[in-house]
Amino acid sequence: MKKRMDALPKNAHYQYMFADIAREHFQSEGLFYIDLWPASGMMMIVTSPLVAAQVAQTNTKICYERASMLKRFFKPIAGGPNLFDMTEKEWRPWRAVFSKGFSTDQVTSLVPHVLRETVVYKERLRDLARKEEMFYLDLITLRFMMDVMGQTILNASLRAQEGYNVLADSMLSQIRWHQPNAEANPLGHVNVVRWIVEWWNGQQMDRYIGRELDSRFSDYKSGMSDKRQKSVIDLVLQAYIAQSGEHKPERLDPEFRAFAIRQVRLFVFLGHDSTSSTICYALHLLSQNPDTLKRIRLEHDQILGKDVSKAATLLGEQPKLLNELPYTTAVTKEVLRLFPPAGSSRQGKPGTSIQDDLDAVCPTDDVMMIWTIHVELHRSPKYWKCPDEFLPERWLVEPTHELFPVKDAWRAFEYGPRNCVAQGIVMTELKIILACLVREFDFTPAYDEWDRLHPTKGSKIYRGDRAYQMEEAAAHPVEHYPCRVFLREN
Ligand code: HEM
Repeated sequence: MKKRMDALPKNAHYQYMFADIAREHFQSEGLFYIDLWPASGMMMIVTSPLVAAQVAQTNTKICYERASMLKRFFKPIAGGPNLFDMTEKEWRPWRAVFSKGFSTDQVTSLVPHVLRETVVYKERLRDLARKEEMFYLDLITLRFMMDVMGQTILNASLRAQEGYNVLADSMLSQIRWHQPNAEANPLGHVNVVRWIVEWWNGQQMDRYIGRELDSRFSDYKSGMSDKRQKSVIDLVLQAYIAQSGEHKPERLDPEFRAFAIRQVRLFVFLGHDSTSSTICYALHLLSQNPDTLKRIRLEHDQILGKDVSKAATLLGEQPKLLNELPYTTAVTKEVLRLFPPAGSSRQGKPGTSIQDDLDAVCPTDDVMMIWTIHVELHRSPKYWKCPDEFLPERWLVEPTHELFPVKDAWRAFEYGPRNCVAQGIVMTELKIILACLVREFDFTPAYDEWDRLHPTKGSKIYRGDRAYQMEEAAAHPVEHYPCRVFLREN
C-alpha cells in the first residue's frame, strides 16, 4: 500500500489508491476486499453500478446504515452522533424532519438569497481580476458557500465573504486541521496540537449555535417565529416543540440542545464543503474546454438575454428559467462525474452478502466499511465512453448513442434511502452560479506558477489533470486551486 501511495502525486486523495487497484485487478468483479489491519479492518471496495445499487438501494439489511467507523471522521466536525452517522432507527424520524428543508418549494424560496450572495462573490472576483493576482479559488468559494448555506441552515447570513465569522471560521479551521483518512487510521489522532485546536473550534461553534438556538427558542415560545420557516435550525426546534405535546417546554432540554447543535454543525459542514469543490471544478473544466464554454455561454445568452448584468435580477424574478438550461445541467452533471467530491459507505452485516458482477456471492460479515468509490465508478472505461473527457453532451444524447450513460453508473448524490438530502438545492445553486459567472469571467489555472514557487519532486498529474483531488474532509482541488481570473469584454 505504501508503494502505491508513494506512486501517487503528493497530497493526492487516498481514494485514488483504491481506484487504481480496482482498475488494474478487479474491473470484471466490480468489488474487492482489502484488509487494513492493524490500522482499521476489512474494507470492501465497490466500483460497479450493479454492486453499488445493491449496497445503497436494494439490500435492505445494508442500505440504511453507514459504516460505524465514519463516526471518527465526523466527531471533530459535528461534535458527536449526527444525521449522517446515526443508525437506521435514530435516523428515520430525523431524515423526515430535515427533508422538509430541501423540498422543491423551499429550494425555490431560497433562490433570491443564493443570488444575493452570488453578487457579493462576483464582486470579490472582479476585485481579484483588477488586481491581476494569483489566488486560491477554493478558499474564497468556501466562504461564499458558507454564506449561501447560512440561510438554509440558520435562516441568517453569516457574512463570511465580508470578514470573520465565528461559526464559519471555526468550521473552516476544523476542516483544515481534520486528519486525512480519519475514519481508517485511528493512530493519526495522536496529535496534541490537533486535539487542542479541534477542542477550541468545537467550543466556539457550540457557543455560537447554542446562542442562536436559545434566541430562536424564545421567539417560538413568545409566538414571534413563523412556524412555516424551514431552515435546519427552525426544523429542529419545531420538531422539539411538537414532540413535547400539550406541555410546551419552558426551556430547551440540555440533552436536546446538544443534539440540535450537532445537527447544525453537520449541516454547516455538508452545506458548504462539497459544493465549493464542485464550483471550482466546473470553472476549471470550462477553462480547459473552450467549445463547451462557448456553448454554455450561448445557452445563457439565449435564455437569459445578452445583457450579462441583468442575469441575476432576471433569475430572481423568474427562477423557473433555471429549468430551461439543459446544457448547463449537463455541464454540472459532467463536472460531478469527473470530480465527485464525496463517496458512499455502508456497514457490513453478519449473514448478509452481495453479488459481484461475476455473480460470486460476497459476504459482508466482517466488513467494517463497504465503500463505493464514485471517482472510479464515474471514470471506469467499463461503463463510460471516453471516460476522462469532459463531454456534457453525453447527458443530452438519445439512449442509442454510444455516449449515453450506463444505468446507475453516475451516483454523485447516491441513490436509495440515505442519498444526499440536498441534491435539489445543490443543482439549483450550481446552475445559478454558472449562469451568473461564466459570461463575465475567464479563469485560468495557475499551477505552473504555483509549482515554480513551491518546487517539489515527483509526479504532479493524476489521470491527465494537475488539479487532481486532495482530501480535506470532502475531495477538493489540490492546493485549493491556484488560478487567475480575467474580466471578459462583452
Ligand atoms: C456538490 C455537492 C454535494 C454532493 C456531491 C453531495 C453528495 C452526497 C453523498 C454522496 C452523500 C452520501 C449518500 C450515501 O451514502 O448514500 C451525501 C449525503 C448527505 N448530504 Fe450531500 N452532497 C452535496 C451537498 C450537500 C449539501 C449542500 C448538503 C446540506 C445542505 C448535504 C447534506 C447531506 C446530508 C444530510 C446527507 C446524509 C443523508 C442521510 O444520511 O440521510 N449535501 N451527500
